Amino acid sequence: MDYDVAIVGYGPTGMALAALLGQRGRKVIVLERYAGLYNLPRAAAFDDETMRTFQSLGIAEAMLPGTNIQKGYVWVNGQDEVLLDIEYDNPGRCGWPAQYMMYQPHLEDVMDRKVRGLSSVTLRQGVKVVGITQADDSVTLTARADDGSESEITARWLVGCDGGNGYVREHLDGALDDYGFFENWLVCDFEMRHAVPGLPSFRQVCNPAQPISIVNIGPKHHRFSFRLEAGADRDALVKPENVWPRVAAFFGQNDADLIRVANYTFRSCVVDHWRKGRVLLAGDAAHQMPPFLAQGMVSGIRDARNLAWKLDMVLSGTDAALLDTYQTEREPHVRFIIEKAVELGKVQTMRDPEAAKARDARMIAARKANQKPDKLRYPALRGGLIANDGSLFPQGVVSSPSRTALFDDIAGTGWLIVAKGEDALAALSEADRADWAALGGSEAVFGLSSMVGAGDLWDTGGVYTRWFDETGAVAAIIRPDSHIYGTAPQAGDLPALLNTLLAALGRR
Ligand SMILES: O=C(O)/C=C/c1cccc(O)c1
Repeated sequence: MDYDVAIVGYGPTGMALAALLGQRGRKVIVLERYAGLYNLPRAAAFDDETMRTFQSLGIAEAMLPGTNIQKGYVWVNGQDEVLLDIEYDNPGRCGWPAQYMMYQPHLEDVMDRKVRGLSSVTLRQGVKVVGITQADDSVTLTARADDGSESEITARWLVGCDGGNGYVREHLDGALDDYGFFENWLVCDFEMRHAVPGLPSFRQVCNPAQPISIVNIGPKHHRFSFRLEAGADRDALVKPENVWPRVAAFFGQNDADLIRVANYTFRSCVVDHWRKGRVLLAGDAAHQMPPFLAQGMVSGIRDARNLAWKLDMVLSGTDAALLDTYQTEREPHVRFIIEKAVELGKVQTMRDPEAAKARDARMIAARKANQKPDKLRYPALRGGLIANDGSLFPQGVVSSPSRTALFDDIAGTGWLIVAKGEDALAALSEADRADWAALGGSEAVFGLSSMVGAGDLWDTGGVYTRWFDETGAVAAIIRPDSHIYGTAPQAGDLPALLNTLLAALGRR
């Protein structure tokens, strides 16, 4: 066997998966058909959950020079009246600002450096996968190099992160559930020569005559996207001389360089099966969504985070059925986001002037009445390897005897029991503790309501006092991807919760 895992595709999903597996010491090969990194922006933003994944890889700080914190989310109408103005949380649930606007080549550079620094990961760029055959205990890929030479690579598992038109999705031959939301947009990216006064960092211009999205994409770049009519002359529209007049109200050629113009069709679809035998799909290979919530890239990184520890456990001997929990957990989450993004996109890009007028009147009246829109919360994971919770365990600032830092940096990101005082662990037997240790589990014990039996962790930022109060739990089991497997309302409930987990993992 050459490798534990072969990854096809070296975009953000493939990079994240390679880094997460490589960090666990897994022998990984990544095959990418392009010879170098793409080097042009595609995604515009990422969220605090993604930053937490970068934190687990030790690359969160390195991302910052390519980002700007996004303070809010704003819609205006054709008359520049504000329809919607939402402030993003800072910090968000994962301990970082809720949204970062980013320059994707910077993000990919940082991830690429991380991957190249991992001795168990091999990266082969400029090779195309042209064959996949599965056996009972392995999968063999045929890779064709630029010079036409072919080689065979054998791995225990293969993950296709090669996008919506990639070879691996085609090989799996799944049916596509298409939401039927196709839109054509002209996406224009600029490198700014200097700061331009009055240039909004973020605006969705809901003008029925011409919907526009204005998005800062990192410290030196800006994106303008224009919704196109069905019969638009695409060849003419992408010509720079036709792009500049579109942004003339904001800046001109002395202020910025046009670095990319793409005619892009937003798609919204989900593949029906994400695993066939030893082959899995992740990122755009499994699902595609329009950009209205900026969740496309981050959904792929969520896939990688969900899959990495499961592959790691299966490679260590856990039953491969664990990998079926991947789609069970991720698909409803992704569908929720796709459906929200489509719904939002339809309202934002209304073309009927009368319907748009009614929308504006409704939204302006709501603002005047001080009715704030509900903050969008993504759903907890359900089914799969979840007992009774599935939401993301929050991250805040905590203190140990030796330092004050974000929770994951102190408690780690393996299997974890979080407890409100030592008493919450009192019902665990010696056998429970031994089986938990054999799983690689550890404990984080707070002293919140009592100093008697307090652990060595203090809730410096106040996040966990609130969390224990709100959930009514005294303990919780947290998975390696920071999702809550389950909570125990009483100390006496913890052994049963642990038993359910260990049984599900075939350890009891
Ligand atoms: O490109 C778009 O249309 C939207 C991007 C977007 C949406 C929400 C938050 C962001 O930071 C970017």
